[in-house]
Amino acid sequence: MTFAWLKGHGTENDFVLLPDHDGTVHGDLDGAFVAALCHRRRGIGADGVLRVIRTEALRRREPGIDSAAEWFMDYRNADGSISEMCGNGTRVFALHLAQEGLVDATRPFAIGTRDGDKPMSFRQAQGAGRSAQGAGRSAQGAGLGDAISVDMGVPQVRDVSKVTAAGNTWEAQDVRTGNPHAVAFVDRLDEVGPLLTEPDYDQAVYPDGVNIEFVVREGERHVAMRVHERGAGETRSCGTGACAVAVATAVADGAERPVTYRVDVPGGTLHVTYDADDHITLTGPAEIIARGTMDWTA
Ligand SMILES: N[C@@H](CCC[C@H](N)C(=O)O)C(=O)O
Repeated sequence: MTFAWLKGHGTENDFVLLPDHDGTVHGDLDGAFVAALCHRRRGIGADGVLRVIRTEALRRREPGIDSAAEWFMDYRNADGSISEMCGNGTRVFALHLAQEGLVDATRPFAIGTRDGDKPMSFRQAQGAGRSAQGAGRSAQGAGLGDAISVDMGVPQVRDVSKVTAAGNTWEAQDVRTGNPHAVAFVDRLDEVGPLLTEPDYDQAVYPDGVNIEFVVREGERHVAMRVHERGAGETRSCGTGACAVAVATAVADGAERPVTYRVDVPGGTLHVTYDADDHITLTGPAEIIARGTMDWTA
């Protein structure tokens, strides 16, 4: 099989994009194939795969798909598992659609996901929100990737459970931002160790696994985090995770809304606004860095 691919990232949360507009190239998108593509030494290497497919084409394979959007982000983790949602993935996906002329970036549009349709918008870079990699991007896409926002919908704030890493145990706030998160406030980000293995968590609370964020406060409305992602291990960024962190911090602060938090991740900076109407908006840069074709023999 020969197929086209692209590589992109949002604050270094990196993805292989697989254009498969009518769903005829990758069929059911086999998990072992996804894991092989994402392998850092034997494959292209990525935290996940974004299949670019028309919603009506995916619905022929998955009749339960509920979306009014033209384009659907069929997201897979690096281990081949499906997740409902990927915040950074939506921003990379939107940039790809705009760069390829598949959407009109000057008009509102939404991307279909397994967590519902996500409205996207392209913004002017906002000083503090712009990471170092933003500077070189205007040559490629007239600054289109400098600051891409996604309305992530309404988070659910649940109970507190415990997570354990490097021999330490912390309380962790359960926040659902389309997918499950456990947010633990720590004194220093290095006290959680290298996160080579998944931290322990309460499997009764998270029967389908969990993304775990460790957070420190950096200043007023400013935090920094590390994340161990379900299905991918420690990554350089996580958009749904940054949103969960901002929500948990706003709850801990008793913050009046709307409130915006700057969330530093190892791969850059994201901004998350928690609005008075309960919606959260994630903003940050995205970039498409490579493309090619691959001959694949199973
Ligand atoms: N990196 C993503 C989240 C990807 C899915 C996650 N690993 C899960 O299994 O829920 C993001 O930017 O949100």
